[in-house]
Amino acid sequence: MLVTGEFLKKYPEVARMAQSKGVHPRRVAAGEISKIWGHSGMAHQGIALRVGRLSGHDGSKLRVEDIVSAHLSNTSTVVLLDRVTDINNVGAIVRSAACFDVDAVILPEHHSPSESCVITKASSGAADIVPVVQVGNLVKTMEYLKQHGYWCYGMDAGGDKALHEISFCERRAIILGSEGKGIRRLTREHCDHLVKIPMSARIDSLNRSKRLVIAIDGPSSSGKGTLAKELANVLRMQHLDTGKLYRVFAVKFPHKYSQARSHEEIRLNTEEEEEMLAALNNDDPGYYSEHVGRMASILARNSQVRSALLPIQRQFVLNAPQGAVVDGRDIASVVCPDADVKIFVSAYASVRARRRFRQLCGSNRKAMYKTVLFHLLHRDIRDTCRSSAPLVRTEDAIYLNNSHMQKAAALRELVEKIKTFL
Ligand SMILES: Nc1ncnc2c1ncn2[C@@H]1O[C@H](COP(=O)(O)OP(=O)(O)O)[C@@H](O)[C@H]1O
Ligand SMILES: Nc1ccn([C@@H]2O[C@H](COP(=O)(O)OP(=O)(O)O)[C@@H](O)[C@H]2O)c(=O)n1
Repeated sequence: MLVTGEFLKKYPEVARMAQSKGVHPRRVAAGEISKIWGHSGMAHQGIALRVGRLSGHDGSKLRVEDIVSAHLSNTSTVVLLDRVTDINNVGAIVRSAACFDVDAVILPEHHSPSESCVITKASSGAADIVPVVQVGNLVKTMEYLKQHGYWCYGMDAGGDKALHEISFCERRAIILGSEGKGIRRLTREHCDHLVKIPMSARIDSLNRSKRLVIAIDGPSSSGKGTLAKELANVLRMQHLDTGKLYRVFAVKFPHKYSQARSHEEIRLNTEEEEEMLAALNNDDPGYYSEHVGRMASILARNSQVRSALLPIQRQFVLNAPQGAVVDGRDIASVVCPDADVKIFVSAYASVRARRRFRQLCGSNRKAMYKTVLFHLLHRDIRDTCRSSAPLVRTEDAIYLNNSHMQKAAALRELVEKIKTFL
């Protein structure tokens, strides 16, 4: 067992359990675990364990014939991937296949990631549940499947039937195409049906499994939270409002902040972290008050507070199966520096103050425009001038000044830009 120091610090009980079973964890740097995958971009959680073969995996290569003969008299679903090259996409498809009781995922030997620990990792272990079978020729495999009673359904944006109009036969092969090009011509010609998934008019090509991380930063009341929530909705991803996390911390753990002011390290145990994550779904208006916002903005200057909240944010992103839209101040620069898409949302201070003023009036809180503007400018100064993770616009971020845009127009513009990353 290889573990990183950070993992050991966070989960000492795992080391104790391993030792009680005669396994002695060896402490290594995170990079050493990355090397095992042979894939530098692969995220891991700081632990790797060498295991024997799972029962039922005898080491010989599975063949399509084995899958077909194991399901001769039953309903059967197999998924064929036509040159899906991104390992994370293959992993996500195998994971979904495990949820939908698929009998096998079949991919061509060439032009696909080879089955290895990388697929197992990318599928979060689902490759141990659903057999991944490699074949020499996909079209011949489709012909073989047809001879054994399977109907072939190709998923294609230009398909003649919508998914809900199809009544699937009991034995079916679902064919998914590659990331950019879709299903190849010959494969398409061998499908019995081409099926499309109708999309929302707002986004007409949703990549079925590409996991995306979208980082959105911007000053107070620029509209980043509104855009982040809408984007997550349109792209069916999870949304993390990191400002809310700072607000929750300010409400729940003010005593820890006093400790941090004397430069003591802040520790949050697993229960406290879970309490914070649960509060993210709590819409109690108390969290959104100006007073709590101000407290959050003051304690967010403290580097101990930021260090304590950083792993919670990163873990949230790691755990989001379809990826996440994360909004805040230091997302592109600190929390997710490797995000696939980085966005910086801004608007003039007077516009932002007017928006916040309207928001406060709408929620029946007493507000004066001048006071709102005053607090907002102070918040801008605290956010941009603090030494720890200040608000910055990174060079690779898409810039959107939405001062003169309605919410829907701003969203449409971002969706258009993001489409190029899908
Ligand atoms: N383009 C826009 N036009 C008008 N009002 C907006 C726009 N974008 C956001 N708002 C409103 O401004 C307020 C602050 O937006 P919010 O998304 O919470 O900002 P942030 O997350 O950047 O602090 C909300 O009441 C929101 O409905
Ligand atoms: N990633 C983040 C998110 C919020 N914050 C701070 O936390 C405060 C509350 O976040 P918010 O997004 O709810 O606040 P406002 O948009 O109301 O300013 C902000 O004023 C920031 O100072 C931060 O420092 N870093």
